[in-house]
Amino acid sequence: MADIIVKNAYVLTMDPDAGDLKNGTVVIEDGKITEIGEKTSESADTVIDAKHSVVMPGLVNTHTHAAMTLFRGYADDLQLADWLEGHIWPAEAKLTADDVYKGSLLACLEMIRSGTTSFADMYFYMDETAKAVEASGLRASLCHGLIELWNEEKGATDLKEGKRFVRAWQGAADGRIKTMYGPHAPNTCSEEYLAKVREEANRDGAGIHIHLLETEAELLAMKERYGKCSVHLLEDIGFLGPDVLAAHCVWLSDGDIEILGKRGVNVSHNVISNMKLASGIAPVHKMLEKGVNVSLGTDGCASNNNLDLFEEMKTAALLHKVNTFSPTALPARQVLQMGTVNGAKALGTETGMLKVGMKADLIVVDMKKPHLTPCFNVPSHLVYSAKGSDVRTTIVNGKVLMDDYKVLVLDEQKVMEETQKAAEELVARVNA
Ligand SMILES: CSC[C@H]1O[C@@H](n2cnc3c(O)ncnc32)[C@H](O)[C@@H]1O
Ligand SMILES: [Zn+2]
Repeated sequence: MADIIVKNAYVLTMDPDAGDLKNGTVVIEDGKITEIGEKTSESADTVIDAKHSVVMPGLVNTHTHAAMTLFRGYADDLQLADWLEGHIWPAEAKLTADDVYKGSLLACLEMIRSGTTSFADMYFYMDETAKAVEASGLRASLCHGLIELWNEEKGATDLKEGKRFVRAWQGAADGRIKTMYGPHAPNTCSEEYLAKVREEANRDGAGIHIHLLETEAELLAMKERYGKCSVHLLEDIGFLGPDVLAAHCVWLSDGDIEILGKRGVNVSHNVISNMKLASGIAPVHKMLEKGVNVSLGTDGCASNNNLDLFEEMKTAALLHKVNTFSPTALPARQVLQMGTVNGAKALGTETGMLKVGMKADLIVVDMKKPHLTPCFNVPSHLVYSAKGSDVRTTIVNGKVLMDDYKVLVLDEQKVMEETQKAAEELVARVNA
């Protein structure tokens, strides 16, 4: 007997070797997909009737700072340097571990509701984010953020904590948690420090998550300091590889794109954050042309201001069409691939596709809505018309986290009330 059967669904597999099923069934056992077909002879403990719905792989958010839900709407309409150094960092200096737990739990709740089944996160007090992931049932790749700022003592303390975190949580929560190293950016960490982080990551077999060429200011600062841009610096110290997840990558030259492609670096495109902070437009079409694995991220809620990857997919598709004057740029299926398959590749998880043997991370999207009627083309609807709030069921590792719009794993009211209170108290401490 299987654990879960999802039946009567449009099955969007995202598997390049298999097509979609207009009316199909997905069978789940022991956390994995065991069968996909038109019908099944299996029976199951839980049967989900997905009539008028699409079942698809869960979305993968490859760059966020979950606890920053606490700063949703806190410092809007500012340039990155002013936003970060003038507002966010002073507020983060007053954060407590408990704040990070509450902010992260709220983020998990928002992600479950909007169809994200795994995410990559870099922040402080990461034990708390890991505990929130454990409690919520989501999957995540987590790292403690390392901001050396040319202060040797701070760098060493951060790296020690980063290493402790990597070793403490690798494979935790039934394998749903992976750990990485998280040097903040090439303009906030020295060349020597970045080389040291690379060494430690090699020693632990862990990947590296870093912000990379997000702003023109970073590019200019790097050229002035080193006479070369961030990508060339990282290439020269042997930092780049397929275990690197680079967020943003807005200010890339064609030569940088060649290097990222050659080294198999994974790029998280955070289109809404880049637009809101006016950082620029990442050359996504060029990266895809050169075979770079580009996925999607929201960044934190202080620069987005939500964690809805459906919004991210639509915005990415639209921005790159207008930017290239080509309505055929980033078509719906390619954007869906960035949100699922490419994200899973970036995090190194056996997810992102509905395929027998893959981990059962999937979502059911309700298509019986006014804004989704009529429906001629399911992938187009998912990218251009659907919203995170159309997700009715979320399953991770074969466990139902939300069933027909009811979140089963968290007390939703309590999470919202407690985070609201924590955020108010935090802001009061900042303003005191
Ligand atoms: C080292 S922990 C993460 C650190 O990064 C800050 N942050 C959030 N969003 C961005 C962004 O878009 N660019 C650079 N840094 C960002 C966050 O506030 C933490 O301090
Ligand atoms: Zn970020």
